[in-house]
Amino acid sequence: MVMLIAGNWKMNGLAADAAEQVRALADGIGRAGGAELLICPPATLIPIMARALEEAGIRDRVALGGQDCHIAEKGAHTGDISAWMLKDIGCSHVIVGHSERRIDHGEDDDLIRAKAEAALEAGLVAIVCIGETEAQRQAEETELVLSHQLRGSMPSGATRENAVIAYEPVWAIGTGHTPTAEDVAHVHRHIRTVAEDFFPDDLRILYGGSVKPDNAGALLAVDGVDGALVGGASLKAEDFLAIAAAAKV
Ligand SMILES: O=C(CO)COP(=O)(O)O
Repeated sequence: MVMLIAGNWKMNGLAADAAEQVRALADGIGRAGGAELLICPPATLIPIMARALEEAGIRDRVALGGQDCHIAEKGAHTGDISAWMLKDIGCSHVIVGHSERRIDHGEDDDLIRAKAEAALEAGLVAIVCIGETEAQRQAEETELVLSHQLRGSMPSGATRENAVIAYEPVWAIGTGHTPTAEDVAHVHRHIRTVAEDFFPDDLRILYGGSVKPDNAGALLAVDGVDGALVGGASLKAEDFLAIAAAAKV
C-alpha cells in the first residue's frame, strides 16, 4: 500500500514562502520516492500553491488539502470555508478534528463527524484526527479516548478511498516527544480493531506528532502505520521530502 505523507502547515506561510517551497519541492521531488504527497497550507495559499505546482510541473505529484471545513455547503457563516469551496480551488483532501481545532475552537466529535461527512459529500478525502492528551495518557485512558473519538467523529460511509484516520497524540504535537515504536504499533492496532467494527474497509492510519527527518524512518517502519501527518517539519520542503523518502513502498 502506498504511504500518504501529509504536511499540515497550520497558520504559517505567506505567498513568498509558498513560491519558495514549491520551487524546492520541484527541485527535490525525485527524492520523495513512491509516497503519495499532500500539503495542507493555510486556505489563503491554496490557489497560489495550485498554480505554482502546476507551473513547476509537479501538480500531479503533490495534492492539496484544507485544514478545516464548515458543515454546510454555503451560507451565512462569516469566516468559514466550505468543503465545496476547497474542492473548487483544487483540494482533494481536508483535515478535520485536529486537536488544535478541538481545543482552540471547542470542536466536539459530533461537529467533526458532520464536517467529515460534508467533506465526503463534496468529494474530498476526510483526514480525521484523533489523539489523547498527556493527562489522558497518564490516566491510562488512551484506548478509551481513541475508541470514543473514532466512534464519534468518523463519517458514516467511510471507505479506504474517502477517509483517512490520523493518530496524533496531543502531547507529541510540536514537543519533540514521540511515542515509542511499540506504543505506536499498539495504538494503531487498537484503532484498526475499533475501525473494523464499523467500516468494511481497512482504513489508512497515519501517525502525527513531532515527525522529523531523523525519526521518520523508525516511525514509518512501524507495523500498521500507513503514512504521516507532519506539522513543523513540513514547512521546509527539504525536510518534508526527507520524511517522504523514509516511507515504505
Ligand atoms: O499537528 C501535527 C500535524 O497535524 C503535528 O505537528 P508537529 O509535526 O509540528 O508536531
